[in-house]
Amino acid sequence: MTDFTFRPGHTALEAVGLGMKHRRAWALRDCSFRLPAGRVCALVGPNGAGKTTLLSLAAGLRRPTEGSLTVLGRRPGGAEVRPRVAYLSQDKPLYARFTIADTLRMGRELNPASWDRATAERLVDEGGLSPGARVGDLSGGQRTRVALALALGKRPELLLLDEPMADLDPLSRHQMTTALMTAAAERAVTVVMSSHILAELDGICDYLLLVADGKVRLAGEVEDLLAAHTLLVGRHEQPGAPREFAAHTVVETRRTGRQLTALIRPDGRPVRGGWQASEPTLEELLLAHLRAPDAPPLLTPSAEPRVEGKAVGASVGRSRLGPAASGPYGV
Ligand SMILES: Nc1ncnc2c1ncn2[C@@H]1O[C@H](COP(=O)(O)OP(=O)(O)OP(=O)(O)O)[C@@H](O)[C@H]1O
Repeated sequence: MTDFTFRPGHTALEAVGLGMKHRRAWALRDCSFRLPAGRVCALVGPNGAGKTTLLSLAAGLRRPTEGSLTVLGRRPGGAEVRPRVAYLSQDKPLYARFTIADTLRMGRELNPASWDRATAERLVDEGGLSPGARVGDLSGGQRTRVALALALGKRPELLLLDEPMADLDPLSRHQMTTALMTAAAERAVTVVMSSHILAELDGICDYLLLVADGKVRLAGEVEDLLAAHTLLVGRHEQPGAPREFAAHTVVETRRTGRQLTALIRPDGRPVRGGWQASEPTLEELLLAHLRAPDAPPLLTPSAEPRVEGKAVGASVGRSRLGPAASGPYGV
């Protein structure tokens, strides 16, 4: 994991009671979380969960209907913060009539103080793209590569990526992942990356934000969220959940014949009975929470919003993390 990128005390994103209404329907409601700077954060959730809405609020393209969102401690989209943030939307808007060289020149002219020409040109070059090619003639994946080159060339402090890898081939994904990890490791860039491909996030992201139905369900360090859960497998033939689960928070139970598989948050005591217990993988954790949208939310201490250096307290369910997960979190 990329823990060496963590910058204690700095906050990349902080939402308190954040809500956003599109016409009459709420896309996000009562969202509170904090993303410490220097993290590589996976933004996960089902279709329509509110991921794009959250990213566009962070990019300053929309205004919240209620609550607040700060980006690098400031108002999103403000003059002070705009040069420090790069946003790559799902449709990757670029000028179709520009060549790739024109596009990178525009990146340099818009970001004269920070432009990283070598990184931008290397990303284009790795894709075998000719600088003279017109953007309008590129494939979807090739346009994504140019858009990512533009975003990384800006040398942002915060990179907001909405499904950046969706149309990339496996080699391009690998190259883009390497470029993102290098930026995170060398310059402590905070990355927020939405994706539906859970395997793609494992090993890249050290922080997780799971939203469903416009609400934050899980937020915090991947390691700590995994450690807070236990996957139990055992034989159980009676209807309903086993009695010995009652002392714990049950996220989800599933039955296959006589076998029961459960994801729980243990309350500290070991679970009685002959259950085979293991820590879930990231995919198991996410799938269980996606299947059980009504499970109680969990924020690790570093993900709880703070006001003037103090934890606000859980606007969503207070975490029940064990000693391994309650170490020295950011200020
Ligand atoms: N411009 C809009 N006008 C009206 N409703 C909208 C608009 N944009 C989004 N919504 C609604 O807001 C909710 C959240 O949408 P959003 O695009 O943020 O979800 P998402 O998590 O990014 O979904 P996906 O994974 O499918 O990209 C959805 O119910 C969607 O229908």
